Amino acid sequence: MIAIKFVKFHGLGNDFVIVDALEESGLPENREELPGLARDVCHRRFGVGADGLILIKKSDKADIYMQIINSDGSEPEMCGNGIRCVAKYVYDAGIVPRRQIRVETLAGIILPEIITDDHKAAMVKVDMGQPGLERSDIPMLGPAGRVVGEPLEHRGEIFRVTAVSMGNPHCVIFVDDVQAVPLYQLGPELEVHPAFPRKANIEFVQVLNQGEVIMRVWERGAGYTMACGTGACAAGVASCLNGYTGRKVMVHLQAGPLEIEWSVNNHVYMTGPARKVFTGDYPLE
Ligand SMILES: N[C@H](CCC[C@H](N)C(=O)O)C(=O)O
Repeated sequence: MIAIKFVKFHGLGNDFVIVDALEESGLPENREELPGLARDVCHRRFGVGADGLILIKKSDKADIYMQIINSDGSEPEMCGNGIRCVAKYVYDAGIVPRRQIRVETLAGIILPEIITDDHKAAMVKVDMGQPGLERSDIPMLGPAGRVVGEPLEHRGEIFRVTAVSMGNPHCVIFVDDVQAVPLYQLGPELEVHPAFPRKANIEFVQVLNQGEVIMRVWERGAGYTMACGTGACAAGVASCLNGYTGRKVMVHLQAGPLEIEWSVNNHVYMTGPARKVFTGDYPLE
């Protein structure tokens, strides 16, 4: 029986099955089979259970290539919580013998750095690159320019949205009380709003003060998750763009905060935890 060795990680409860595909891993040769494998592995009852499947592969441009597949089988450009977990994995495994790691992704070369580390958990700071703020960057339909507090009509209701790309599309909506948002109704509806030709991650954000916000998220291709790293970056950038906070924002999620800084060099830095949970073998029929 062929089995795939995996390591289970999470970043503030956003959890991933990570497969080291640098050597023989039992993964299907045919890339077309990966979406189905991701759906099976990520299934909370019939599989291991995760928000996404992450494959670590060879890169000729960086230390490694990170391929992320959402639990619905779709392949996004980037994953912030996931890249912190990948950094910890490759550092612990000695695959990359230094704390500054270069990771090739569909969103470009992303730079995580291990800040502190013990055998189960690490704090990782990631240079997430520059945010995309033009409609064409998101992508989002409508006239050229930025989307900052713009009206978006949905079922007769007008939402004021701010759109940010972190390689993947984010739609940030500021609310008075995140707990009062009907996330399981609005999330899936706005995820597939026609204004977003490649769908969107939907973040609801409540501003606490000039340096802190609370975020709840409905992720494209994964649905409700406890945290979203690229989403927290988008929330930090959007909070600053709207004048609600400065450039440094503590984004509070259910299991803890992510520190976001949209630096004056236009790069977004995200600092947060990566925790190893267990290892296992996933049998292929
Ligand atoms: N669902 C996201 C990818 C995972 C992002 C999230 N888990 C993160 O930590 O950034 C998308 O389709 O764009």
